[in-house]
Amino acid sequence: MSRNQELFDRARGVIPGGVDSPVRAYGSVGGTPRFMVSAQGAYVTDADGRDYVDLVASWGPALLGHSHPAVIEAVVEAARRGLSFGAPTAAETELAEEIRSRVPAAEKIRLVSTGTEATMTAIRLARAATGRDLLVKFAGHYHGHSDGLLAQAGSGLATLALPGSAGVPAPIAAQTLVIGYNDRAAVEELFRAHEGKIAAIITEAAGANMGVVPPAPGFTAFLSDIAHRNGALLISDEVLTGFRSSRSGYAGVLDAAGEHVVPDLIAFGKVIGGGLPVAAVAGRAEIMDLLAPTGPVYQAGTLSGNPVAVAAGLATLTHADEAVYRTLDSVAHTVAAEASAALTDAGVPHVVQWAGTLFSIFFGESVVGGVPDYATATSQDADAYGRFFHAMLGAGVSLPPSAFEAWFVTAAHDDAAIARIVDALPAAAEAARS
Ligand SMILES: Cc1ncc(COP(=O)(O)O)c(C=O)c1O
Ligand SMILES: NCC(=O)CCC(=O)O
Repeated sequence: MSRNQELFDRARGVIPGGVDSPVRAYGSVGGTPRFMVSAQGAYVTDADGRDYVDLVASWGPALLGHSHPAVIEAVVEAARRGLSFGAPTAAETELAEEIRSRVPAAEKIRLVSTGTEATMTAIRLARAATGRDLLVKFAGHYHGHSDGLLAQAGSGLATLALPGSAGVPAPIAAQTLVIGYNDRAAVEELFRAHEGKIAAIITEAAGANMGVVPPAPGFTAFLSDIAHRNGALLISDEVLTGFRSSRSGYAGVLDAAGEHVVPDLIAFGKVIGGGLPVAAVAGRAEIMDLLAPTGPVYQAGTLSGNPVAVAAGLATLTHADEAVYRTLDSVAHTVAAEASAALTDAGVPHVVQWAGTLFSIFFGESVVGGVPDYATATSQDADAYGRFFHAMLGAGVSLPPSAFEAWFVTAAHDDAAIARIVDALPAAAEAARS
C-alpha cells in the first residue's frame, strides 16, 4: 500500500473525510489525495517521495513559487523575534501601506487571518453603513464559509454539487439573494423588488471558484452604478484574484481595460499572506472607521496581524515586482496554449477562460461558446476533466482536483517544469477523450 493511502486511511479515523478542507479530498476526481511533505519552487513532494509540478500553489498564495528564499528568511527572522505579541507591530502598518499603494480603493485596511473573516466583516460593515440587511450574491461565487454566503456557492460546494450548507438558519439564508453572474436584468429586477432594502452586492472581482469566469466588459462598473444609485455598497472579493490577476489584482485588469471601478469594500487573502494565514478587509476610510475601536462594528482576532504571517506576506509582495507578473503571465499563457493545443489535437471540446494571469480550462461541448455563469459551468464535462487530471498526476503534474477551480502557476515555473507539463499533455488529452 502506498504511504499516501496509509496516511489517508489513518486520517479518516480522526479527521472528517481525512482532510481539513473539503477541496483537498479528491471528492469529484476520485482516488487518494497526495499527502505532501515538502514544497520547493514549482514542485511539491508527496509521502511516497514522488514530486509533482504544482498547479495548485496552495490554492493561490504561492505566487513566487514554494519556499521562496526571501520569504523563508523573513519568516525565520520574524519567528526569532517572537511568534505572537497580541499587540500592534510596525510590520502590520507596512503591509497595509503596501496593499494601499497597489490598490488605492483600499484607503484603510484591517488584517484578519482568513478570507472567510474578511468577507464576513465586509458584510457586517456594509449592513452597519447602510442600515439595511439584504445581500446580493452571484451563483458560483465563493466567499468563504460564513453562514450567509454558502448558498449556490462555488469551490468545494460546486465540486461536491451541494446547493448550500446544512446548519444555516433559514432566516439568515433568507438575507442572501442569489442570482446569475453577468446577468444585468436579474440585478435590476432585484433592486426593483427589494427597493431600499439591499445593503450590498458582493462579487468575486472575477469569478474563479467555478472555473475562471470573468465579468463581461462593463458588468462590474454596472454593479457599482446600480448599487450606488440605490444607496447600496459594492463589495469586491479579491481574495483569490488579489495581487495575482495583476500587480493590483483584478481591479488592475479592469483599469487596464479602461473600466475604472472603485468598490466600497474589498476582501483580500491568499497572496497577502504568502502561504501563512493573512487576509484583510479594506475600503473607504469612512466605512472602515466604523470598525471597533473607532466605530460600533465589532471585529477582532487573537492572531490577527500575526507577526510571522505578516512577514511572509510582506516579503511576498515586496518581491512580486513587474518582472514576477511578466513571468506569471508568460507561464500561464504557455501552459494554457499547450494544453489547449493538445486537447484540440485529441478532439476534446474545451474553452480556456482568463482573469488576468489566472486561467482555467472547461471541458465539453456545452462550454465551447464560453462560460458566462454558473449554469453553464455546471454543464461542463467534469468526468473528462477527472480523467485528464489523473493522467497528468500520473505523469508528475498536480492540477487542482476539481473542474471548478482555477489553475495556479507560480513565478518559479521554469523551462524544466513547463517541459514536464507539455510532455504530459498529449496522453492526458487522449485520456480526457476516451
Ligand atoms: C474569492 C474567495 N473568497 C473567499 C475565500 C475564503 O478564503 P479562506 O479560505 O481563506 O477563508 C476564498 C478561498 O478560499 C476565495 O477564493
Ligand atoms: N478556490 C477554492 C479555494 O481557494 C478554497 C480552498 C479551500 O477551501 O481549501
